[in-house]
Amino acid sequence: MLMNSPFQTKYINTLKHKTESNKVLASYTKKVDKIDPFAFYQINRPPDEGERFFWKSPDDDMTIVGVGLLRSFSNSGADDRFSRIETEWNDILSSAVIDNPFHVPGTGPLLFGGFSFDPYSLKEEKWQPFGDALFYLPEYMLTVIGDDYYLTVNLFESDELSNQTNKVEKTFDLLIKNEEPSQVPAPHLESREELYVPEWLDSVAEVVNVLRTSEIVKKVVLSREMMLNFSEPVSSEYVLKQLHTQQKDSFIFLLETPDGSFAGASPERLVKKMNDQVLSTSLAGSIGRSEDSKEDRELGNILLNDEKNLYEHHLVVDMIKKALEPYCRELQVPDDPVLLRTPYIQHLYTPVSGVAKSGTSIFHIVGELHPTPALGGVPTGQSMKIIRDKEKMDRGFYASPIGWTDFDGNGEFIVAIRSGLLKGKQAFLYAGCGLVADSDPKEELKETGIKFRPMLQAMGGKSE
Ligand SMILES: C=C(O[C@H]1C=CC=C(C(=O)O)[C@@H]1O)C(=O)O
Ligand SMILES: [Mg+2]
Repeated sequence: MLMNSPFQTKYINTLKHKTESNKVLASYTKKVDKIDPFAFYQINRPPDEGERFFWKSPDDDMTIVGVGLLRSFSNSGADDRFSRIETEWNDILSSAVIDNPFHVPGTGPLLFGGFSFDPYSLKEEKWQPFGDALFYLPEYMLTVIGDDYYLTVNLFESDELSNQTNKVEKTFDLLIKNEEPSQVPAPHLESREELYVPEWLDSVAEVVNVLRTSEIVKKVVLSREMMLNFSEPVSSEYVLKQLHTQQKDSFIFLLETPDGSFAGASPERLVKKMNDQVLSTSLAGSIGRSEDSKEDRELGNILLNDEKNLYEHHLVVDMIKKALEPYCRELQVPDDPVLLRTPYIQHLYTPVSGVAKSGTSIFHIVGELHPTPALGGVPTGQSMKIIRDKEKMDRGFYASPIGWTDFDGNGEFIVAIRSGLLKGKQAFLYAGCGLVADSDPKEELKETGIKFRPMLQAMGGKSE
């Protein structure tokens, strides 16, 4: 039934406009009655896989769902990838006609997407659709903030404005049909394999040795990969729904391409910018959880007082502070971290907030912050070289900035950890850990094992 939604015809008809980048953007935003975000995501499913996205911040603060692709922004290359996306976006906005009386962050024309972790790393075929930057300007977008629902329709202006207005009104009518989300069957997991574990343990030992002897390198985050095989292609809708139900305290994200989807449930914000208010967070240092609440609290206390984890964490706070200083006034950094708990793991957490100096965009901040030592290391340059040398894999979008920015320059980016690439009958999950001189390879293996669990559970895998 859903396969024949009227949107499908429209989607096919509008595909031909996708590459017409020199046209004027027209964007209309309207407040609507309640729409289930999943139903919106599902009903507007393109014929095969398409270019949808889904974003939800913790505690249902904000949900943004984009369907249909008006234009994608992509590039491959190195350090200017942040500013290249920003320039292209600003070009489109400079001539855009925007009808949005609300000016609520996350409504109106908005770009959703992300960057690869490391443009200089070796490239694997499976990440090819994502490149080093991939952003979508959707045709249709639902934004949910509390009890308020906003629909945005974006299109490139045609010569006949009256036709266009009709088209927009009809589209709103089509989109606001409120349907219940349909059930998607669970995928059947045939096998799973943690890749190159003995080699990874050797690499960890080697890196720890460097950290013990080097005067310069203080921290390196090494990650590893798990491969899952299913008996049929995995539905990104299924995984999304599971993550949404199971990981309430995390950011849920999904970026779909015609050749694979990247999804996850990350507890780690890179930066949020609302007007000139900037919030970044340091999340690093980890310990497991216990079903027994007393034991769980004890574990939390151990973490709050553990020197190895405090050092691992402190290096991240320090870097974020230094990176934000040139761009922000009134930086506030608490002296000590607090705990942030998700279902399987607890972390040390320190918020870093400030007021952006004028002319500072969210892309500047993302470019300055990425990679923080929660994903890369200290110092950045050397640790990235060690990661390239020791991991010998393409992280793709894992551990990279993913998020949104709207036409007013507000936005939020997280680091895409607790994540995986869904590709046909396979999925590739990633998990990393911050190594410092005091790290024990076996403990780090265990920690990464816990970090696979949110994705594993969402994909029907047993997570011991
Ligand atoms: C790199 C990951 O986690 C980072 C974020 C929080 C805690 C971390 C840690 O304690 O090692 C990592 O720095 C991951 O989940 O893949
Ligand atoms: Mg750690």
